[in-house]
Amino acid sequence: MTGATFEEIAIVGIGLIGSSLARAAKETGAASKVSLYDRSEAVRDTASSLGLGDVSDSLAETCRSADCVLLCVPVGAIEETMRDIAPHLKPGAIMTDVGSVKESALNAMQAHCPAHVHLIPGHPIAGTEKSGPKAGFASLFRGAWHILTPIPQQDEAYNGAVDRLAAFWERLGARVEIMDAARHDRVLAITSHLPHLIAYNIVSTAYDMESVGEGEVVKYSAGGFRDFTRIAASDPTMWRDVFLNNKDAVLETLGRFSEDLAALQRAIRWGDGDMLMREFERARGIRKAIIEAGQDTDETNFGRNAPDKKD
Ligand SMILES: NC(=O)C1=CN([C@@H]2O[C@H](COP(=O)(O)OP(=O)(O)OC[C@H]3O[C@@H](n4cnc5c(N)ncnc54)[C@H](O)[C@@H]3O)[C@@H](O)[C@H]2O)C=CC1
Ligand SMILES: O=C(O)C(=O)Cc1ccc(O)cc1
Repeated sequence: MTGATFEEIAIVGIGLIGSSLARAAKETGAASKVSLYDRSEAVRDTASSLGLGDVSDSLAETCRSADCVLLCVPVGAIEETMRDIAPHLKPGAIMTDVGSVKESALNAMQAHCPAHVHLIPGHPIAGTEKSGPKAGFASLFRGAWHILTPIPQQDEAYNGAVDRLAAFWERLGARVEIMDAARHDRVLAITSHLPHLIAYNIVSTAYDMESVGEGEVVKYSAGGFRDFTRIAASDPTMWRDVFLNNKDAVLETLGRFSEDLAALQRAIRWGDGDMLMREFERARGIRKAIIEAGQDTDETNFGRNAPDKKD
C-alpha cells in the first residue's frame, strides 16, 4: 500500500507494546510521523536513543496534532492519562488504547474523552512476558488478532474512523475483529487472564514447598513448569491491573476452573483412569484445532518470535 494510513500518530506509554507499535508503524509506513511520550524520563531517553520517533517530555505536545492517539499504559493508568490528554486532542482525531481489559478501559476513557474525538478501544492479542522499550519489536502484531470494541450505534463519521483504525492495524499485519467490550472481557478471562493467574500461582506454590528446595525447582524444572515461569515473569503492575479491572469475569471463570480441577483431583484419588483419559484426549483436540486454525505458527506464538533481549 502506498501513502500512510495516518499522517501522524501519538503513542503514550513507550513500553513493550508502545515501542513495538512505533517500530511497526515506521517499518510498514502506516504513519508518516510517530510522536511519543512516557511519564518516565529514563524510558523517554531510551526511546530517543533507539530512534523510535519524535520523543517529547510534554504530553500535550505529543498529542496536539495527532490523527490517532494510542494509549499504551497499564489498564490502571488509563483514566488519569486520558484525563490529561483530553484537552489537547484535535477535532476528528481517533483515540484508542491497547489495554488487556476493555469494559473498564472504555468507561475510563469515556469519562474524559471530548465529543469531537472518535473513541475506539482496542486490544492486540500479542505480547510477551517482557516489558520496556527495548523489549519491543516490529513484527509483534503480524498474524495476531487485534480486537476493536467500538461504541455501538454511532454516526457515519465514527464508523469511518473505525474502518480507518482497522486499516492501520491490518497494515501492521494484524487481523482485526470487532467485539462487544463485555464479551471481550469474558473471552479473555479464560484464554489469557486465568492462564496468567494459574502461572503465578504454580510458581508461588513451588516456592513455598517445604519438601522441595528452591535449588531443586530451578535445577529439575521440566518443560511444563518452565513454560509457566515464562508467563509468571510478566509485568506485575500490568497483571495486577488486569485482575482488578476484570474482576467479575475472572472470578466467574475461576469458579468453573476450580470445580473442574476438583473433579480431576477426585479422579486421581479414586483411580478413575477413564475419566482422566477422556479429559486429556479432549484437551489434545483443542490443541489440534488451534494448530489447524494457524494460531500457533512462528509468526503468532507469543514470545517465540521475540528477539531474545534483556530489558
Ligand atoms: N505485555 C503484553 O504482552 C501486552 C500488554 N497489553 C496491554 O498494553 C498496555 C501496556 O503494556 P506493556 O507495553 O506491556 O507495558 P510496559 O510496562 O512495557 O510499558 C508501559 C509504559 O507505560 C508507562 N506509563 C505508565 N503510566 C503512565 C502514564 N500515566 N503516562 C504515561 N506513561 C505511563 C510506563 O512508564 C511504561 O514505560 C497494558 O495496558 C497491557 O494490558 C496488551 C497486549 C499484550
Ligand atoms: O506472553 C504471553 O504468553 C501472552 O499471553 C502475551 C499477552 C499478554 C497480555 C495480553 O493482553 C495479550 C497477550
